[in-house]
Amino acid sequence: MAQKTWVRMVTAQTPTNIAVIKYWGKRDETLILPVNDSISVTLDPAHLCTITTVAVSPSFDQDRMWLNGKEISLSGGRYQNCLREIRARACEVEDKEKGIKIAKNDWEKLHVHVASYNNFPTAAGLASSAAGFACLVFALAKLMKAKEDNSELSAIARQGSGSACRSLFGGFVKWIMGKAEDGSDSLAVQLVDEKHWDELVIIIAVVSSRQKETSSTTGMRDSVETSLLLQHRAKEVVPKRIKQMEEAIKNRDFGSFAQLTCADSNQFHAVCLDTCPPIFYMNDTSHRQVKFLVSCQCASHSRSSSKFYMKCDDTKMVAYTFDAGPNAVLIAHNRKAATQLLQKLLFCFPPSSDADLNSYVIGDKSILKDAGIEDIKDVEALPPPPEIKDAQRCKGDVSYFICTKPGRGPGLLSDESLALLHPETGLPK
Ligand SMILES: Nc1ncnc2c1ncn2[C@@H]1O[C@H](COP(=O)(O)OP(=O)(O)OP(=O)(O)O)[C@@H](O)[C@H]1O
Ligand SMILES: C[C@@](O)(CCOP(=O)(O)OP(=O)(O)O)CC(=O)O
Repeated sequence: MAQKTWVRMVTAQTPTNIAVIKYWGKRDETLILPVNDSISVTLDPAHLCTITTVAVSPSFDQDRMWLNGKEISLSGGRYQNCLREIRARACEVEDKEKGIKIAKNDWEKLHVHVASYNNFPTAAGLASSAAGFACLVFALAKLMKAKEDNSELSAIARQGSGSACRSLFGGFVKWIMGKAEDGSDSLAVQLVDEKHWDELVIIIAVVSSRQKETSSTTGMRDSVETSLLLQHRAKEVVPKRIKQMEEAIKNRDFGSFAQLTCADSNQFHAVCLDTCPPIFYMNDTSHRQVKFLVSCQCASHSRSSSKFYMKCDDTKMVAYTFDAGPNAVLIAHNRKAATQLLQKLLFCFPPSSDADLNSYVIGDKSILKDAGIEDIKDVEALPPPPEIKDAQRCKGDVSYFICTKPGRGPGLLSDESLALLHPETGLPK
């Protein structure tokens, strides 16, 4: 190593993802190997993302990390596994201008500093661990000039948090569960990029941004140990659904996509109820939202022989999915459908009296404009959705809405002003 004074830094931005076919259950707790394949859509990092700066310097005397401005411990197994796996793949780095020369073997002796920021609530069921671990692994790989491609990196991010492996790509992503005992074939692949189905609009109703009671890790461990439904789901249901979902995505078949997405979310929450003790991630507001969506899209109910049929209007269909929390993630098939959906949502779930619209609908605000809504008065003047009989207004049930769309995978931020660590000290700015 040339001198003792330099700091080498890399800053990356990584999206979060929402599963449309859920991962729930591990067959190996340490390596984080799942009991079934899963498929997710990556959310636009312009609206929901993690930014992570990683730095290395001979002046650092230990690995340190700051998350959302607070120092956290890196001693946990998940962080240690990611750091170890990336260090094992580090390559020689030379920057003549800064007088930096790091040989492959030097990486084992050098320490790193990590600062990370989530622009959305952490540990509230919005997959912060997914964006967080994907960003950590991606940024470290770039810092250490690792040659692995994003699929190979996904197998490392997986050891931080299972769902993180799917955040290494944009668009629609499949996590292949794999068969190998060492987990080497349990990795993410991109099904299609974000341009393939770019008319989709995603609206997230953030019902509660408080930290949840049962973490995904604990919840799925309990489900694996006690739920028979989980075993049936992993063996019989998901393999068929994965194939159908891949077809629906490939053909941009929104009807099938929505039906599969809603069914899989419902089954995941049924598994949670089938767990001992039962886990309740959805709350009353979540249930009201499902009822609201079903009423909006199902024009009429009719009985035929002993079966009960619901005739759903394809053009009004909205896919819903709930992760390990009460927040609804709604996917509309195009802008027009999303505009109508937002109008109806704002009628049924208006902000509490003191809220301002600017902080009630965040992300891509242009959908509000399309809906002809400029201020709170416009929300108050919205007509009741014609499909819903005696529609109730549940004021204050939703904290805020995020409007977004399918987005791209991780990227490097070259603008040094966006770095979270100081370029000379390597400490948080
Ligand atoms: N930016 C980040 N960088 C590294 N680790 C992070 C980051 N953000 C969150 N984490 C880790 O993820 C943990 C939160 O994960 P958890 O699964 O409880 O919640 P979540 O990912 O927000 O929700 P869910 O996965 O259920 O949708 C944090 O305690 C922290 O260890
Ligand atoms: C409901 C889910 O969001 C579960 C995510 O679980 P995590 O990936 O957070 O769990 P660990 O692997 O234990 O870190 C479904 C999904 O994202 O597929």
